[in-house]
Amino acid sequence: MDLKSEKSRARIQAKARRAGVDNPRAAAVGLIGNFPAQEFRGQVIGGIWPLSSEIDTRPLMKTLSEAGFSLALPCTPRAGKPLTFRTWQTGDRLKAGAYGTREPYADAPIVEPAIVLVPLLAFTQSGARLGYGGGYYDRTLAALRACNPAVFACGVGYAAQEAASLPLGPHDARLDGILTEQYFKRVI
Ligand SMILES: Nc1nc2c(c(=O)[nH]1)N(C=O)[C@@H](CNc1ccc(C(=O)N[C@@H](CCC(=O)O)C(=O)O)cc1)CN2
Ligand SMILES: Nc1ncnc2c1ncn2[C@@H]1O[C@H](COP(=O)(O)OP(=O)(O)OP(=O)(O)O)[C@@H](O)[C@H]1O
Repeated sequence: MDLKSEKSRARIQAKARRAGVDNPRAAAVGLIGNFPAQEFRGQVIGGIWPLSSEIDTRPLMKTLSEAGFSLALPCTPRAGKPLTFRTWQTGDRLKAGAYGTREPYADAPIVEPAIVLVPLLAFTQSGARLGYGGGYYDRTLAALRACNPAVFACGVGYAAQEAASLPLGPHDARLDGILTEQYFKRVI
């Protein structure tokens, strides 16, 4: 099977696993306790405003914002271009973006996060990731890492989104860590 078909098949399996999660509210709170906030203090964190049945990252972002962390959220350009990040604090208004996303208004300054929370459909323990197929995070991490090789890509999802292996192409960006409702792990 070619890579595109293998990825489509893996996406269908991953969506089914994610939709079967029991207690999404408890999981959202679990992210707060597992996030290694002290290690990341002082760095801009690129956050996630969740879509559909993704794990709810809003309680984590509210907690970080109230604790004084600098946060940003992605703005989605047309297909084929990397995301840009604009500053955001809890309570700031958001506008509708592409694919049902919510994003900061254009008057919020653009920043380059050093820590990027990365949404995913599936991940492996070795840092492979499957997204929706837009290639947005692959392009964005490549662009950010070209300027700052120390950028830390932290995949965020339910522990149940782990896959034993995933089909990978040449552009697929690796995760440096994984945050779930059960653990935070650095990829070694
Ligand atoms: N929460 C979140 N924000 C994000 C992303 C993401 O995956 N999750 N993105 C990641 O690139 C970017 C937006 N790009 C996207 C590209 C495609 C689809 C997409 O195909 N969505 C499916 C819905 C899937 C579902 O129901 O879970 C669709 O529209 O069919 C979504 C976002 C930036 N912001
Ligand atoms: N850095 C890049 N430069 C050029 N093309 C890229 C780059 N990254 C990804 N692509 C292309 O984008 C398309 C979608 O990539 P892929 O299927 O890996 O998306 P994904 O990682 O699942 O989605 P996303 O990152 O948006 O969540 C592919 O055709 C891929 O070749």
